[in-house]
Amino acid sequence: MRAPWNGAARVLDGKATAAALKAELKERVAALRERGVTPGLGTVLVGEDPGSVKYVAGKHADCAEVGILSIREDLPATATQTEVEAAVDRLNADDACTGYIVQLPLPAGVDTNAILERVDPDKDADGLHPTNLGRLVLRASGPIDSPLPCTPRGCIELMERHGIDLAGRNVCVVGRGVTVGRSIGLLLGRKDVNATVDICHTGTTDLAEHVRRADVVISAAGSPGIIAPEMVAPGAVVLDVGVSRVVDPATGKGRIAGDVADGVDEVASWLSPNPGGVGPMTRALLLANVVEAAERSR
Ligand SMILES: Nc1nc2c(c(=O)[nH]1)N[C@@H](CN(C=O)c1ccc(C(=O)N[C@@H](CCC(=O)O)C(=O)O)cc1)CN2
Repeated sequence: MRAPWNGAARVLDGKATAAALKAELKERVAALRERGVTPGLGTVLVGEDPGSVKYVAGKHADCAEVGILSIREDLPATATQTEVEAAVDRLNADDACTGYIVQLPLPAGVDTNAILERVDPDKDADGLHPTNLGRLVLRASGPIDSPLPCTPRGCIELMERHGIDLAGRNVCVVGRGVTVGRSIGLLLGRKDVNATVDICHTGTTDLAEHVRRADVVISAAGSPGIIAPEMVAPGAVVLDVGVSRVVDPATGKGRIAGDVADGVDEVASWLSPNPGGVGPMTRALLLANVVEAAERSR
């Protein structure tokens, strides 16, 4: 069951969609501030990984745009487990911080799961705390009064705001990372979305066969070019979430590469650009988590 298709894919414009969502959130923040509630987003950034530094900077730029306070905990790459835990404890205790994220990936040697579980679930702006993910496991329908994983929610919001109905659709997710692949099925399988989800990963024997069956492909593998045109069913919707840093042989310079290979735009009915697709939605839905938590608290 696919939308009528006549060649070139339409663009799932994440920049414009995120801008519209941020404009809505700016009004909601102003209303909160009028009632004496000032949302504050904290970030824990460990090390100087260029992508992480850029993403955290973007998150704080977004906060300034909508009126959310920024609180930063920046630690050196040499930070010990104890030092990272102490940063988490400071944000847990800081009343000005109404929600925060620990920027991933953390350096090797830091126990990521222990850090994520140390976050106060009521301040979990990423929606990745086991308590909040567990609430999604328990509830397949009805209102959700806890934060949702930003990128999965951003993928769904991006498609729905472009008029794509996911009910009854076969969705193939590529990648099993904590920020997308391991949690997106909890949202897609909810009764208010009603998609059927196939999670593929490095252990999948015939990835092309899984992708070819899908009406919607969401690739968050972090594997440049893993989604080739011949794998995609004509008229399918494709979201390119993967971000890999590669060195361009022609220039010797580093650049971001997505999971979707050239040519998929000639097969798909919709395609999210990368950059300019799911990334800005991830940031916008992070802000939504912070605002919604503040609205629940008032
Ligand atoms: N704690 C978390 N860490 C990470 C997450 C997450 O959801 N929570 N997701 C990814 C990276 N990510 C969020 O931090 C992220 C990826 C991309 C973008 C983005 O805005 N991309 C822009 C381009 C940015 C640029 O290169 O200038 C785009 O696609 O247009 C934001 C956030 C891993 N870590």
